[in-house]
Amino acid sequence: MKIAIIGAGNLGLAIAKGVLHSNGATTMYLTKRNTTEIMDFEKYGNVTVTWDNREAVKKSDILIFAVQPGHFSGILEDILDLLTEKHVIISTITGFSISKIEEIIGSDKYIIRSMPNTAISVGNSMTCLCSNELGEKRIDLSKAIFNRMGHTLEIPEEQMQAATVICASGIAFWMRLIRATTQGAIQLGFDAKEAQELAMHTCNGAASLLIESKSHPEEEIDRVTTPKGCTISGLNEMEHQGLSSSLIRGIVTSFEKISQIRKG
Ligand SMILES: NC(=O)C1=CN([C@@H]2O[C@H](COP(=O)(O)OP(=O)(O)OC[C@H]3O[C@@H](n4cnc5c(N)ncnc54)[C@H](O)[C@@H]3O)[C@@H](O)[C@H]2O)C=CC1
Ligand SMILES: O=C(O)[C@@H]1CCC=N1
Repeated sequence: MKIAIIGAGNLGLAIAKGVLHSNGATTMYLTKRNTTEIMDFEKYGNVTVTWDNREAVKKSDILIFAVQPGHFSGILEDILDLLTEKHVIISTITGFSISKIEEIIGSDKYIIRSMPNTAISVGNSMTCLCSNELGEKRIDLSKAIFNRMGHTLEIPEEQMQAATVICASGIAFWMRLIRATTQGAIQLGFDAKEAQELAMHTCNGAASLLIESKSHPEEEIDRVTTPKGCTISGLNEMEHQGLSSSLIRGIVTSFEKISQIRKG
C-alpha cells in the first residue's frame, strides 16, 4: 500500500502514526507546507516528508487529504492532472461534499469521504465512511485501511456532518468529561496523576462493557445504582445540573457550526 497524507497537521499526523503503528503501508508520503517540525518521521525508513504534493501523488496510490477546508480546492486543482485510475482519493475534510470534490476532479475518480478521529494514532479511531458511485468499488479497501486503525462504519453521506460531531469532535467532548472527573477525584483527595488514571481507566471500562456485552447504558447504570445509594444521588444531581442536556445542546451546536463552515 502506497499512502500519501496530504496535510500532515493534527489529524494527518495522527493518521500517519496509526499507519506506522499498524504496519499499514509499504511507503508513506507526508506533505506539509513547512516540513521542519515533522522531518523526524523520516527515521521510519519507508516515510518521505515533503512540501511537494505533486511528488507525493505521483508516488502513491491512496491519497488521504487532511488539510483545512479552505485549502482543499486549491490543492485538488494543483494535482488534478496527475490523478489516474490507480488513485483512491480519501477526504477527511469537514463539510466538503463529494459533489464539490467531483466538481473539481470529476466523477470518474474513486472518491471516499472518511471521518476518523485522533485516536487513530493509537489504532482506536471510530471512522465513518461513504463514497461516490465509482468509489463504491474501493469502499472495502478503504474500510480495510481504517479497520487496521480502529472501527469503521459505512454511512450515507447525509450523515457525515453528524458523524463529524459524534466521532471527530467527540474525542474532545470525552476528554473534557475525563478531565472533569479527574478534577473531582483531586478534590476528593487523589493526586493529579492517580486521579487521571482512575478517570481514564473507568471511562475505558464503561465503553468496553457496552462494546463487549452489547447492553444499553441504562442497563449498566441499573447494575451500579444501589437503592438509596451514593451513585443515584450523584447521578440525579448531575442531571438536575443539566449534564445530558448540556451534552446534547453542545452536540447540536457543533453540528450547526459545520453548516456555517460548509457555506464558507
Ligand atoms: N483535528 C481533528 O481531530 C480532525 C480534523 N478533521 C479535518 O481534517 C482537516 C485537518 O484538520 P487538522 O489536522 O485539525 O488541521 P491542521 O491545521 O492541524 O492541519 C492541516 C495541515 O495542512 C497543512 N497544509 C496547508 N496547506 C497545505 C498544502 N498546500 N499542502 C500540504 N499541506 C498543507 C498545514 O501546514 C497543516 O499542517 C480539516 O479539514 C478538519 O476538518 C476531521 C476529523 C478530525
Ligand atoms: O473542530 C473541527 O472543526 C474539526 C472537525 C472535527 C474535529 N476537528
